Amino acid sequence: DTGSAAAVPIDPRFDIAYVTPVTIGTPPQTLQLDFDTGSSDLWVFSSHTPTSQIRGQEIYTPDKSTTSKLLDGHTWSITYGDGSASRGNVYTDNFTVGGLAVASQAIQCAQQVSSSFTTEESIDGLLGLGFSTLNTVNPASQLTFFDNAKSKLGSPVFTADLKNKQAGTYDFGFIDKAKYTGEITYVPVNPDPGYWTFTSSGYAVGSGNFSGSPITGIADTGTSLVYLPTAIVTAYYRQVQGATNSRNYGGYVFPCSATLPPFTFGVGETKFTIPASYMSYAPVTDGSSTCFGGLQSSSGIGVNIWGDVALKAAFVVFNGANPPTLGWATK
Ligand SMILES: CC[C@H](C)[C@H](NC(=O)[C@H](C)NC(=O)[C@@H](CCSC)NC[C@@H](N)Cc1ccccc1)C(=O)O
Repeated sequence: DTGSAAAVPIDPRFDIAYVTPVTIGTPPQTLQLDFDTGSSDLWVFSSHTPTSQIRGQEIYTPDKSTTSKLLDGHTWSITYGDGSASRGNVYTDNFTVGGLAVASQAIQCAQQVSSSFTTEESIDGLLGLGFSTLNTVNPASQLTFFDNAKSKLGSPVFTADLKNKQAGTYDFGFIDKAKYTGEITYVPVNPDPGYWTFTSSGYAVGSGNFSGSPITGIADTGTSLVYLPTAIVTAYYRQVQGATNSRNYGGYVFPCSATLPPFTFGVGETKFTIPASYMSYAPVTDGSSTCFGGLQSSSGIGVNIWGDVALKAAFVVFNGANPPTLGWATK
């Protein structure tokens, strides 16, 4: 089997996050989920979520599904790097993504979500595509959709073709040659503790020389920006007129009219260039002429993160074989 579904930016102006339609239950209930390779819980806004915490999101109602089953006594609770969090109970039900079906997928129903999820009305939940070891369900952790689907897939892979300010695609079970150019460069993945962790071969700022120092980090479709070591980030913003590291906004900002250099990162022998236009993320507040950078320091996180700003510049193969690898191609 295979599956293919759109990854749609939740805001037409800035690529904050992407959502993908999924169906849950019988008859099918359609929700838009944020596919997130940086976590491994599949959780949804639901009939168990307090209405005071719902603002326009679609919800999953297990009682309306003839195939839903309560996973008795199981609970979950997750926290994310940006401080957001959610928790709740667990059902299993039929689940499909782009025509690919899993019969009894663990669906984590939110009984509590933090405010940033409530205010993000375009995201009805998250679909974790990290390794199942990261799943937070207690007393028995649950498998991700990808792990449940793997045995049905021609090839144990999924690919991310995220795009700048337009819809891209997540494919499951096959690699679409029409989506990339040249060869795919595969690099090793360390699946411990559960992220798609790989090592980049270095970076360059604009037309500057390539610095071949290895950078270990995670490929995270659920994070908007790129977070790298401070030395790299300061080298980048030294090339941006008027850039400052703002305590007020929590990162590097600059005049939206500034000329930005592109940013190049290496994977093996291949080099990927993030265009300058991707390096300006969004105005700090609506209508402001001060913009927040797409590249920020990872010093506060402790992990380097290759988020959407970088992933949009490539076609990425998440190879779930044993051992797992990450494939990167230009497009
Ligand atoms: C503070 C929490 C730390 C980061 C850690 N949690 C994690 O690593 C979780 C699984 N992953 C995440 O917090 C990050 C990766 C952080 S690298 C340590 N990825 C998922 C995140 N972007 C999902 C998201 C999407 C939209 C809105 C908000 C959040 C933990 O539980 O210990």
